[in-house]
Amino acid sequence: MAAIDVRDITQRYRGRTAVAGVRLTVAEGETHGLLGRNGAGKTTLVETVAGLRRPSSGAVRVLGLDPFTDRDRVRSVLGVQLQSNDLHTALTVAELVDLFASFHRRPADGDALVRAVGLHEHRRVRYERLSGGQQQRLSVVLALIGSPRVVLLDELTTGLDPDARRTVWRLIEDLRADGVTILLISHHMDEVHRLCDRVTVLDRGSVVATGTPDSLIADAGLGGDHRATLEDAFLTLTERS
Ligand SMILES: Nc1ncnc2c1ncn2[C@@H]1O[C@H](COP(=O)(O)OP(=O)(O)OP(=O)(O)O)[C@@H](O)[C@H]1O
Repeated sequence: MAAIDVRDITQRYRGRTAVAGVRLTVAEGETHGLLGRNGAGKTTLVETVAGLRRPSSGAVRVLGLDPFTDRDRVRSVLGVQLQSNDLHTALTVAELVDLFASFHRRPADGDALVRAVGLHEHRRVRYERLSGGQQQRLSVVLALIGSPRVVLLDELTTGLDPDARRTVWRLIEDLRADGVTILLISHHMDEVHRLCDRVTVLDRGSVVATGTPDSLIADAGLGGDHRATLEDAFLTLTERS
């Protein structure tokens, strides 16, 4: 059984098609990158996988469950980190971690996660007083606090300094080593090449390529150029004529 099975999803916003007939499967334990230009439909797709949007047509399964109709069971296996966090709150880092942990039957070790993203010294700081990058790091902790088997991460390292980026990468590598399935949206091609087993490229709501990072480089006709990067392949696959 695939950990994430997206079957011909179409998503429309008031008549405008944001995602058009997308198929995507992510195997258990796989780290899968989702690439696409701004507005390609990545967040819409991830929100649909998270059960936050009902697809206009098609179906989604997460470990065999429908995330829209089976929310409670999906919540116990799925961790979600979205681009926008609207936690305008006076709660501290430690209080938020404890609060989110209380939503789960088998929470992870919150202290260890806070330490892993380098927020330990900020445990007593209110969320609203954290910098943007620190808030972002906390959102990763909150996505992982339920010990999820499947994790959706939307631009998790955007806004992080280079050191914090590497810290979060190590966390992702640890999750991967533990067999957690990860769907990772990113505009950072170095990050995707390093972390992902396979990649799907979306363009204007449709899948234009799926494969390993190296196979995408080869399929873009750049295999003969040993300096060609995933970014070169991405630009070739999504170029506008
Ligand atoms: N709530 C909404 N109502 C109407 N249109 C929307 C809504 N959310 C997104 N869209 C449109 O759907 C399309 C896909 O948007 P989406 O946010 O999924 O793209 P994205 O690939 O995540 O982009 P980015 O890289 O900028 O985050 C865009 O044309 C966007 O304008």
